[in-house]
Amino acid sequence: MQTEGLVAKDLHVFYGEKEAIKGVSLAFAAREVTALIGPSGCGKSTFLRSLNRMNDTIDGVRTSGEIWMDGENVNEAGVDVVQLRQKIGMVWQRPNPFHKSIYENIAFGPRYHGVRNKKQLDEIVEDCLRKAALWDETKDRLHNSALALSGGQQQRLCIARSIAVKPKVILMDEPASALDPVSTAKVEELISELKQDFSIVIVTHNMHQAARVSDKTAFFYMGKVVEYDQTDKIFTNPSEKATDDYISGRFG
Ligand SMILES: Nc1ncnc2c1ncn2[C@@H]1O[C@H](COP(=O)(O)OP(=O)(O)OP(=O)(O)O)[C@@H](O)[C@H]1O
Repeated sequence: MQTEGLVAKDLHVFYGEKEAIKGVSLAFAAREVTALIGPSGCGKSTFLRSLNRMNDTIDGVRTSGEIWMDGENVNEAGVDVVQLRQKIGMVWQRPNPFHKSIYENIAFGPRYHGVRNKKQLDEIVEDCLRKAALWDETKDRLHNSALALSGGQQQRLCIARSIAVKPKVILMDEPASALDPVSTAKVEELISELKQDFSIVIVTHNMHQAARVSDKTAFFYMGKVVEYDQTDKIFTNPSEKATDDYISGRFG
């Protein structure tokens, strides 16, 4: 299996005695969207959070196996998790903008990583807001609070914030599940645009969404990947009965 890009090899994750991820190996290519689907509690979010070590913040979590990001095993001691999360960004289910202005939400990351020049920061803010299809709606109120934006706008701002530090991969945990249908469509459109520059891994319960936005799909069940394939194949002609049952709504 490759070690370029983002790759998980035989990953196991335990919460205390409970094994939530039972030996998952998956690789995520650049400029591709991978959907992680499966019934509630099968380990999708646990797996996603492992990829940039967000599980480190949960008490009692133990991980074994390897996760490679551009040739570095991110599970090794001594890995700088701030640098890691710069390479592998995250967008959560509920929009969580900082309690700061729209401008500062985007500028915070680049400034933290050393960009001090105001003109450069201005350019980054504009570029990221344009990429997140939010520039026209916000250009006249960049210094207003991000919390005054609608939920859908806040989520696009969080996506803009995640790309401001130039990640290679963006992890998204049900990024549209708290949004109305119009905002959901905008986020889906955005995902299709962003995949030209990034690798995207998205957890979703919405089968239509997985089918619309992703190139590859992994079906998780009870901590394992039961089937991984081209999204078209998974949704039209899955190899495994469990996958077929799940996508046809027979369980989950
Ligand atoms: N912080 C935690 N402490 C203990 N157990 C946990 C924790 N988080 C998740 N689990 C358990 O790990 C298993 C996988 O949970 P996880 O949230 O990863 O599944 P999921 O597929 O993302 O579920 P959902 O679709 O409902 O979000 C479940 O049995 C869950 O109860």
